[in-house]
Amino acid sequence: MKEVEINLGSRAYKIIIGGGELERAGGQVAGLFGGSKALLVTNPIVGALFAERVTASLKQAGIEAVVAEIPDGEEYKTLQSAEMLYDRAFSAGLDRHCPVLALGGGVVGDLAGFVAATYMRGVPFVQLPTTLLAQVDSSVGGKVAVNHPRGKNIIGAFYQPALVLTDPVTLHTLDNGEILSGLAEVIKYGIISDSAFFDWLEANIERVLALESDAIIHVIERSCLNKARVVEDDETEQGNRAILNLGHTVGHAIEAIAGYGRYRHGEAVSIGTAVAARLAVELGVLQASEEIRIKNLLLRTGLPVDVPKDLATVDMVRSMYGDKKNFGGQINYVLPTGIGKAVVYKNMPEERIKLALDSLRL
Ligand SMILES: NC(=O)c1ccc[n+]([C@@H]2O[C@H](COP(=O)([O-])OP(=O)(O)OC[C@H]3O[C@@H](n4cnc5c(N)ncnc54)[C@H](O)[C@@H]3O)[C@@H](O)[C@H]2O)c1
Ligand SMILES: O=C(O)C(=O)C[C@@H](O)[C@H](O)[C@H](O)COP(=O)(O)O
Ligand SMILES: [Zn+2]
Repeated sequence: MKEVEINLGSRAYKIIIGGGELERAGGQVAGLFGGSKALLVTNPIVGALFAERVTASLKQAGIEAVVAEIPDGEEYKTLQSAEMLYDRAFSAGLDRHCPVLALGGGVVGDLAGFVAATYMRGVPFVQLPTTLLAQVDSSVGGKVAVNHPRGKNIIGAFYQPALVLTDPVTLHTLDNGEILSGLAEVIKYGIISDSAFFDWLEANIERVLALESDAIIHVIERSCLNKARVVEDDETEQGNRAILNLGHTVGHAIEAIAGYGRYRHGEAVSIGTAVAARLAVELGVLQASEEIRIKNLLLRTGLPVDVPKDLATVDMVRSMYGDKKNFGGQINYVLPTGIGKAVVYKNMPEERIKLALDSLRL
């Protein structure tokens, strides 16, 4: 079992990583909050696989689980789904001491976290992430949100969980495409802040893809440590936290204009990372050899690096103007400046983005 601490003063919490954590959820939750009821948010796929072991553990600890399933898919990370969850919580008589538990991937985690942040002005929140992406990224750091048709995560909050229980055993039922999607965020940490981890990924990516237990646990722990250090310094993204957004300016534009659910989040981020590396070389802040290393690792992992032909450059750039990193109508852009280093480049000229997008068309 591994533990990563997120040091955020009164909002500090632990990420506990180990086989069997779902079965131990009841004891952990009871120890933190007391209370007799909890809202367990999941979806039909994850619920069928894992809800029973969580509800049984809660029951043993004297907590009744009120299970609420939202339909599966990014297209359900909406205010309408949140409203359904508020209804369920209210009808079940949940008060502001009853925790919300998110059992699933990033969609369930972001949505359940948004509900936890807003139901009765905030109730305790616990993440039980079951995808690689959620275990290495979305369950950590407190960004919770729902999508708007015109932009990803446009309606949201910063709301930290009180605990993250990560069971890597859950990854064995996950589709391979979802593993790759999570690896896009993993590679991101190597690029933005951890060159030794990037080197390790280059040497061990086959072991990771084969889900070798020690390699996967290393990936989860090292990713969480990297994210924790960035979030501790800048919890609400006033500055450097934005480096966690490498690849997301283009990634979010792809997700929004293709229609939520057509591209997995990590696939879109991978394409966005390739575009960011291209732009960085064009601007002279990244060496061409480093761009090649970044692209090669993404390709060896099995991730896409080409901009889809059917998504028009003009539509993508229009969507980027709605990005949350922007200021005063100007596009701020995360660029890698080496392996293990990144900056937020202010006021990126639109023409440069268009050229980079067009040079990476399929
Ligand atoms: N809050 C953050 O900091 C943050 C960070 C990164 C991504 N995100 C968000 O996370 C979302 C993407 O999350 P995701 O990649 O986990 O996608 P997801 O939640 O849609 O899960 C992917 C698929 O895997 C299924 N699934 C989940 N666990 C499973 C398991 N153990 N076995 C079998 N199937 C399982 C789900 O039902 C779904 O079909 C996006 O909305 C993205 O914006 C948020
Ligand atoms: O935690 C962060 O900060 C991130 O940027 C992590 C991203 O991987 C994640 O996709 C996040 O939800 C994007 O945030 P947004 O502010 O661009 O919506
Ligand atoms: Zn992301």
